[in-house]
Amino acid sequence: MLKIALTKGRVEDKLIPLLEKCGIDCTPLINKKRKLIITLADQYQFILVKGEDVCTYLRTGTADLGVVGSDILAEQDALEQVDELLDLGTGRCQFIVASKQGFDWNQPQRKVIGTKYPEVARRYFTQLGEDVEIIKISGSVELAPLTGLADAIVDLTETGTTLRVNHLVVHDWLDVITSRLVANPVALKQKRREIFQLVDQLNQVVEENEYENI
Ligand SMILES: Nc1ncnc2c1ncn2[C@@H]1O[C@H](COP(=O)(O)OP(=O)(O)OP(=O)(O)O)[C@@H](O)[C@H]1O
Ligand SMILES: O=P(O)(O)OC[C@H]1O[C@H](OP(=O)(O)OP(=O)(O)O)[C@H](O)[C@@H]1O
Repeated sequence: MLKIALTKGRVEDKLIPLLEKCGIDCTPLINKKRKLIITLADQYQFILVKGEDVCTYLRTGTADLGVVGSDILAEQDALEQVDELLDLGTGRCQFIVASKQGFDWNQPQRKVIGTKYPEVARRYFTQLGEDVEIIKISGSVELAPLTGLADAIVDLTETGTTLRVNHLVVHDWLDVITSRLVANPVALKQKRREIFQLVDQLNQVVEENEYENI
């Protein structure tokens, strides 16, 4: 049995059609209600976790595989500890730096940045040689410049709706984010055959999806 730490929510929702295309019946996952451990095809045990916890499950050997956004991998600098096996191409969005329209980015004062991703923000401003104050926020990040909590934000955008309706403008576009299949390196050695059977199936579906999107 392969144990897979799956990010619940958006990442999970986008994985289901891929698994179905691999011929894996996802009905128990779709109808799970509040159940947090779901077995599919007598072969895969999905452990439903928050994205921030996926690498903890892998690092401790509690799970063999994980499905997580590359935003979380970037924030946790996690590729030192887990092996990335496949870019699933799903859950596509992008890191942005945004502020209120008219914000003066050349102002001399130390800027305050609100974000769910303090490490990503720190790396970005360090690269620019700019010393900023970073305030960690758990959600509704767009509120920070609107309420005066921060001058600008580092966050994700997908459709652009949240930025638009809150009258924020993009100052810079950073990495594109997609969901990734990652592995615990020990499991990769011990369960190589089972893991690569799933990787090969998913890879074929991902390639078909890419071909359809051309
Ligand atoms: N528009 C988007 N906004 C945020 N994350 C997105 C978006 N599109 C795809 N994603 C991916 O989905 C993941 C977040 O999923 P989701 O929003 O369901 O969980 P969450 O942010 O932890 O939300 P909550 O805290 O409300 O449960 C991100 O890590 C990212 O990889
Ligand atoms: O460009 P859009 O399609 O509007 O998507 C972007 C929004 O979605 C995410 O928030 P989420 O819905 O996860 O809520 P949160 O504020 O609780 O993190 C993200 O932090 C943005 O606020």
